[in-house]
Amino acid sequence: MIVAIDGPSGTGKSSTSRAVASRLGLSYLDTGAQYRAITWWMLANGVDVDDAAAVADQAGKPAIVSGTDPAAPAITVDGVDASGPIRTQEVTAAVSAVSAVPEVRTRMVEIQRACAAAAPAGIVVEGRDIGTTVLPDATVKIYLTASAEVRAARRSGELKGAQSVADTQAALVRRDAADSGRKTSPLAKADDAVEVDTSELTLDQVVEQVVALVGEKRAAR
Ligand SMILES: Nc1ncnc2c1ncn2[C@@H]1O[C@H](COP(=O)(O)OP(=O)(O)OP(=O)(O)O)[C@@H](O)[C@H]1O
Ligand SMILES: Nc1ccn([C@H]2C[C@H](O)[C@@H](COP(=O)(O)O)O2)c(=O)n1
Repeated sequence: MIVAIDGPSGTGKSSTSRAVASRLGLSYLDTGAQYRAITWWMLANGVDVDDAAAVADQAGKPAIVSGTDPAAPAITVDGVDASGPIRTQEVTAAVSAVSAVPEVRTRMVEIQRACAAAAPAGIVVEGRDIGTTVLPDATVKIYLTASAEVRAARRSGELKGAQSVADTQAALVRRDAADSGRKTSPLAKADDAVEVDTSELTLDQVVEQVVALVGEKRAAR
């Protein structure tokens, strides 16, 4: 059972994926955390993240390991816990440039497919290109959306006023444009993905919809 959950920033991919994985006894993989981890490593090692050739040259160096327990998502870089540092504004501002580099994507996709293959009961994998590129044969594909206003309000709640809602919204929209506009496996809905607009739904309602879709697929097999 492979569940692919894609969509723009702040649509609820992580919250939904973790809850669905917990409910169904599946593993969970946050691929955005992996792109953040390699970005953090590039910044920490003085690599110019706007120089695609320099990023490509270093892409094979960091060892990135993701935990797949939905109750305790974990990520290490060269054996160091990176779960805090990958969430800084500095990393968020640089991650789209690093993740657009084809050599970075090749490396991450390899790690992601290995995680999925190793999951004992199946896995929920969230990202931007899971249904289109990483796991095109996923059993269930979901594409989450929500209005930019709703996403910015949700994110601002998390940031506790560190950034205005307008600035948060502008940053989300900028990141989505970069992620959708890159050449290599851009953010996109797979043709066979089910689109769920979460703007007017609670997290529980979204989780129920995804669990129901998985149940339908299981019953049909
Ligand atoms: N349906 C929902 N209703 C209300 N709030 C939600 C809903 N889904 C998620 N949230 C909240 O919105 C915020 C963003 O959710 P989450 O981190 O899951 O999104 P994401 O798509 O994984 O974001 P990113 O792509 O930036 O990692 C969180 O604070 C989360 O609690
Ligand atoms: N499959 C993926 C997952 C993520 N990215 C890039 C693009 C995002 O802006 C960034 C951070 O992801 P988030 O933590 O916000 O989910 O990582 C990607 O290119 N492909």
